[in-house]
Amino acid sequence: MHLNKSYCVMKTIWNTKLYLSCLQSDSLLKFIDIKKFSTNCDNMDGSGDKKSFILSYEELLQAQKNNNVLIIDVREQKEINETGKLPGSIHIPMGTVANMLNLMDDQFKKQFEKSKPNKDSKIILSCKSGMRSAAVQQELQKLGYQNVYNYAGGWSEWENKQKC
Ligand SMILES: O=S(=O)([O-])[S-]
Repeated sequence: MHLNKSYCVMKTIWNTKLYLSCLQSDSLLKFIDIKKFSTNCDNMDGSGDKKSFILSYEELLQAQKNNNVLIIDVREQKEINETGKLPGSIHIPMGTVANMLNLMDDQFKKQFEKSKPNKDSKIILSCKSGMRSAAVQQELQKLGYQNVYNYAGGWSEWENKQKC
């Protein structure tokens, strides 16, 4: 499926109840190419090179050791109850990420025990399989966050890698 068509699907179902139930369906996941849907930007680092905003498992492992990086698990509470959140992450369900980033610095710190990111901070988003995190990535980029990455493998990849 081509990017434009995928994007239409996301737009159509964005912010509706159908959105989450559709995204949980394997058929839709097969239908949408997450890597195409995630954002890559030209020249975002000023070097003229294409910069990828898709994060690999290996890069995630590095980021988990870095206190300056904010990792947000955007899955729903029910999913977190079942699996626990991604290690090193804070949990903010996808529908409330933008609102939480609007909290005052001290409120954010109190609630999440992490410093609130600014527009240049490195933020990594993760969900189950990369779709919802890609949608939140686009939302935050539109709000001016310059350094937002999608861990496209999500919890599914993380869990599988832990078994190896
Ligand atoms: O949205 S999802 O990739 O977590 S199923």
